[in-house]
Amino acid sequence: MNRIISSNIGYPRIGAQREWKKLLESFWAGKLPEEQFLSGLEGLRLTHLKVQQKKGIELIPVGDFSLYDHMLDTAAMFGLVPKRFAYYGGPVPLATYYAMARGTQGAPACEMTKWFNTNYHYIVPELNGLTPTLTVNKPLEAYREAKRKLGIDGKPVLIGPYTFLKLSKGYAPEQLDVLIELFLPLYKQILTELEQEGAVWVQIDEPILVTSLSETDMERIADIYSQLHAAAPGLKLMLHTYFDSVEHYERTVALPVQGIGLDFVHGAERNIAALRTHGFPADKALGVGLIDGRNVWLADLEAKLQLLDEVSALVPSGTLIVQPSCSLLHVPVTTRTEEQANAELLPFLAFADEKLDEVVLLGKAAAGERTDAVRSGLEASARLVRELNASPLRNRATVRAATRHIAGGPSARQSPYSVRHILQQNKFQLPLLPTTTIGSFPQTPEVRQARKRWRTGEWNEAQYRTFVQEQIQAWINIQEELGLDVLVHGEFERTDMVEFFGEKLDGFLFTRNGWVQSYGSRCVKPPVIYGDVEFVQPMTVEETVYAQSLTSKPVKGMLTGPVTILNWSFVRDDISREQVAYQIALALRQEVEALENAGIGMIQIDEPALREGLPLKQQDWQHYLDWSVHAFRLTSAAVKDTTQIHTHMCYCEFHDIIDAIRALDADVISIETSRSHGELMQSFDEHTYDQGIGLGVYDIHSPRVPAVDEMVRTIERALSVLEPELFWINPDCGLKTRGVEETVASLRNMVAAAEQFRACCDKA
Ligand SMILES: Nc1nc2c(c(=O)[nH]1)N[C@@H](CNc1ccc(C(=O)N[C@@H](CCC(=O)N[C@@H](CCC(=O)N[C@@H](CCC(=O)O)C(=O)O)C(=O)O)C(=O)O)cc1)CN2
Ligand code: MET
Ligand SMILES: [Zn+2]
Repeated sequence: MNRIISSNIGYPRIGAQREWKKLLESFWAGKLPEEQFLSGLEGLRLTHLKVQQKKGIELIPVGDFSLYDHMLDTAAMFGLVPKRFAYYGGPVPLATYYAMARGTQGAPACEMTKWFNTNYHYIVPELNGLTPTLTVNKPLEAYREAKRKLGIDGKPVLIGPYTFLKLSKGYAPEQLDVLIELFLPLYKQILTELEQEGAVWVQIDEPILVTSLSETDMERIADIYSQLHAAAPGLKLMLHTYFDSVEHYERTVALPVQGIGLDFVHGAERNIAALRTHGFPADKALGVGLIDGRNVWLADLEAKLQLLDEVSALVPSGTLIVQPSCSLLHVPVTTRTEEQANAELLPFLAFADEKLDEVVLLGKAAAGERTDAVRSGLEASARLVRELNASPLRNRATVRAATRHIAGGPSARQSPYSVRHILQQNKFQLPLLPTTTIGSFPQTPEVRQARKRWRTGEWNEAQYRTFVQEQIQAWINIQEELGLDVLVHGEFERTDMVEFFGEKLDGFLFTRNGWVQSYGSRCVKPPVIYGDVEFVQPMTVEETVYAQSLTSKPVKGMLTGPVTILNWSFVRDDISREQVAYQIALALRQEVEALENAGIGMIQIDEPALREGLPLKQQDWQHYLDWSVHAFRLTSAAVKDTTQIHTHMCYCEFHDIIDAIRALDADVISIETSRSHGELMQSFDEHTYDQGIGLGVYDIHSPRVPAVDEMVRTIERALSVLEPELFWINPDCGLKTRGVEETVASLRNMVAAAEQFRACCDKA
């Protein structure tokens, strides 16, 4: 008989009412003194621990809370502060920590990128020859706090050295071994101090183990862990993996640690197959990630228990730790606040708190407990999941037939890009290096308040519409005055680029309070795709046509692409993601047609999440890229040659998917180049990319106003690689998070930078 323990891997930090976000933003705005800010955060942190304690979770993670981001915390703990932030050792001051995250007028922020295949963004550590030191033992502090204040013997959490180094930048691959030697003593010290303090389990996250690693990588990892184990032999090290199956199962489970955490939801088949083939070492605990930490559906606990029994039979006498598949950072906090909004679907949903209840119930059931509560909990979950899958909303014959029809049909533009390019240039007569923006303009408190008034009934539909039109008008004027070449309406009517479409399409449900952290204090409320997706009526035509009526310059229509809507929603898991993507593509294709019929000549279809959906293992890439490119083309390809299709991607590594980017066959793609300083232009060069490229010449995630010179340098770098005729000039993403003044000032500088270039190109 196995010993069963219930555990959690990480708890959302934002708070059930986004208290965390509000504290951070008031502090940044200077409205909250530091002391109150820190005590507010402490209150929240302890509340979260108490919730887990009360639910009966045995291994409660500590140290997963953050002041911004867990990668940034780790970098700060090691004193890895880039030179530009003027740091001289010791614990990193709060102001420096936030300067790294957000930038200051004098020092641009650190780069930010996607955490594996999630919509969570971390701050990329910059090593650049810095020597790491242990400025503070953060897991130890967290452990002490939980013990002293709540009597919780917590499980300190830290990011493992290999994942940390692999996700950092500012070093050459051949320096990795030297770096490991620099970091190992620090990790050893952290662990030794935890051991002395009396910690039992320590969770070391190494999600890098689910990506495609080489033999050399595995040798390094084996060496790292034998050293860490030797440094603190009394600690139980729980090496955690998540988001997919481990790539080198045998070598991973042989590592000298006391526990291995595997994902039994994402990559479950491969992990189970490996377990079946190779068994599991008798001297280790197995962390069984059974409850989906990436989605919001209630689990079928009978089925989960069956899987656990199967696993149990393969791990005859060890300890099984029942837990979510990954940190619950990626799901909202609780469904309790949804009671009024979603009565019908509520029984089928489980957010973080409800998932922890599932973990505890499953743990009890696995330990053989069969009280009435356990029995009815198991039965009810299985029954509800069956009920949901059978619901008519999930099975609309018309949608299924239309999707089949269109997905099998043609998805190519009428003419190749070379032909379209000439036709479009004749039509639009744009200057060299045309300037534009990515779509959204500042969502000011005024805009958000207006929407709130309308939602709560204080304003009627007409009042809200008038308000949105006034915003559009004001910003068309601003754009004309700035001298931008292609204008946008500004997206004032949208809460979020995905949620907005979700609300207008059939098959989606939206939550009232289902917030998830995206980066820093910024949160998203992913819609829930519960049924077959269907177009109802035009979603963007009215605002776009209105904007176009106010100007003689082209106004670019603005849609979110099918793959991004898919990747940024919580998606039903009873049919394939590919099928859902085609359903969304079919619906959006009708929107594209509606825009074109209404006389809109440029349409941008954003796909910022295409890259993040890329599977973590190379062997799975092609299939994903094939269907996601197909979905994009189903959406975009039916237009006339003279209609210009734009797309936009941000904050990701493009190198891996450059062929897919080309295969999208968009006329213009705008990409981020500011925080990564043009590194990625190289990829475009190597692949002789010859379609339009919008250069994201400044970082919109930072409040600082970039100087003309800075942007000129970014443009120069790109132009040294590819022909000037290919380029457009734009910010690296939408401007919704920015203030009005800084936006206007930045855009003015951007237009000036483009003009400076045009003048010198004309001379040449
Ligand atoms: N889904 C998604 N993922 C994405 C992006 C994106 O745009 N969307 N962009 C990239 C970067 N991520 C981002 C994520 C969030 C935000 C962002 O601005 N989020 C807003 C929330 C947006 C929103 O839904 N706002 C609601 C307002 C919700 C609200 O707080 N309302 C107040 C009232 C209004 C107020 O006082 O502010 C209330 O209910 O009390 C609206 O506009 O209507 C925030 O955290 O502040 C920006 C970028 C990558 N991933
Ligand atoms: N059109 C969108 C915007 O400007 C694109 C954002 S990509 C995260 O906000
Ligand atoms: Zn973007």
